[in-house]
Amino acid sequence: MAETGSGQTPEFGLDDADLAIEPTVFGPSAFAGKTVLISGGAGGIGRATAWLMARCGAAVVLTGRDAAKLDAAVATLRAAGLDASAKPCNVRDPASIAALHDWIWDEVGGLDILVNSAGGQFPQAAIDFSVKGWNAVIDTNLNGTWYMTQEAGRRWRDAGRPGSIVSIVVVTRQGLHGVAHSIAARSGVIGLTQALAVEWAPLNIRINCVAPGSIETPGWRVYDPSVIGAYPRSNPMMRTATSWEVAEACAYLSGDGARYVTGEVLNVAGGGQLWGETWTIPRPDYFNGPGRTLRQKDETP
Ligand SMILES: CCC/C=C/C(=O)SCCNC(=O)CCNC(=O)[C@H](O)C(C)(C)COP(=O)([O-])OP(=O)([O-])OC[C@H]1O[C@@H](n2cnc3c(N)ncnc32)[C@H](O)[C@@H]1OP(=O)([O-])[O-]
Ligand SMILES: NC(=O)C1=CN([C@@H]2O[C@H](COP(=O)(O)OP(=O)(O)OC[C@H]3O[C@@H](n4cnc5c(N)ncnc54)[C@H](OP(=O)(O)O)[C@@H]3O)[C@@H](O)[C@H]2O)C=CC1
Repeated sequence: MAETGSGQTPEFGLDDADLAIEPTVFGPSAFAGKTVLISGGAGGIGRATAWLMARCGAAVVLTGRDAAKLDAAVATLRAAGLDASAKPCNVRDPASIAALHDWIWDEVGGLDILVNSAGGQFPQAAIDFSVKGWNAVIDTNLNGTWYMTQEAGRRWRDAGRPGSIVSIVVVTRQGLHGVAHSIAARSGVIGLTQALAVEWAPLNIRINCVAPGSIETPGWRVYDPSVIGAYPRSNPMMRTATSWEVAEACAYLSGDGARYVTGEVLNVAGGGQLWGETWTIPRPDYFNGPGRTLRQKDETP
């Protein structure tokens, strides 16, 4: 594996050298003339989405909190001849989002697509969540996604331009355990997306979600190796996936191929939304037991 734009080989997932050559179903001008803003753009899924859309002709704008990480990612994209730029922003901070959009509309020439990939959580049994920890996850994933979405929507409305938004969430209804704060936040994003799909249809703004399953990215650093080892068995395809496989879903939903699609959640989870389980904390012994028949129901498990 080659060096990444950050100058390091990631512990998990594809690096920039991989992303430069991964094959794609999209043509080289599928996003020509489009400007795409990607939050979390120097992270795993965001970075793959940036490479894919830039390779398909887009001008990509990356954002995130870490300026050095963003600059390094942009340098690698530009070295491959692609149109990339970056400006740091904290999605929890509406003022920094407004400044980012001022810059995009004044200096870059406007926006066509927003991909909300900034996000994350820490694994912990919900009963132990601190107020600060809960608020950090809700603020990043629910409030941050909303602030970014609202700012993009207002700018498109004011400019009389159409827009398209894809928000990365998680599979909320089956089998992802130990991140209840994130399930709550992402369920909020899904509800928001469905509400906005209707409210913003008159503005010619489409909005959808992508729900990834087990995707190998640097974000996995917060999980213990003992739980990561089980991730290939978290879905009926019995494998983990790459950030590129999520990027292609983002490209489909945000692009013209999905022009009649809004308010949807596309699971990119190998069927994990139907079968399998993903523990981000050690699986409690309770679930390793044999269970009880009706005859045994009064016995302790
Ligand atoms: C396949 C599996 C599914 C994968 C899904 C993915 O999404 S993978 C990829 C996704 N990528 C990621 O998930 C990226 C990695 N995740 C993160 O960066 C953070 O979880 C974040 C999203 C909350 C950022 O919040 P932040 O910038 O504010 O960071 P901060 O460090 O300052 O924490 C604030 C507070 O949260 C609390 N707290 C934090 N950690 C723990 C813990 N381990 N234990 C307990 N509590 C914890 C604590 O209260 C802390 O404050 P304190 O007590 O220290 O004063
Ligand atoms: N990988 C997986 O298996 C799965 C991932 N997901 C979700 O996909 C999304 C992308 O995750 P992934 O690429 O794997 O993880 P990464 O941790 O690699 O990327 C997340 C990026 O979000 C940015 N970010 C975090 N907080 C903020 C903030 N407050 N403001 C701006 N940027 C922020 C970080 O950049 P910086 O530190 O520079 O701010 C980071 O680069 C996340 O929402 C994640 O939860 C969902 C299901 C599975």
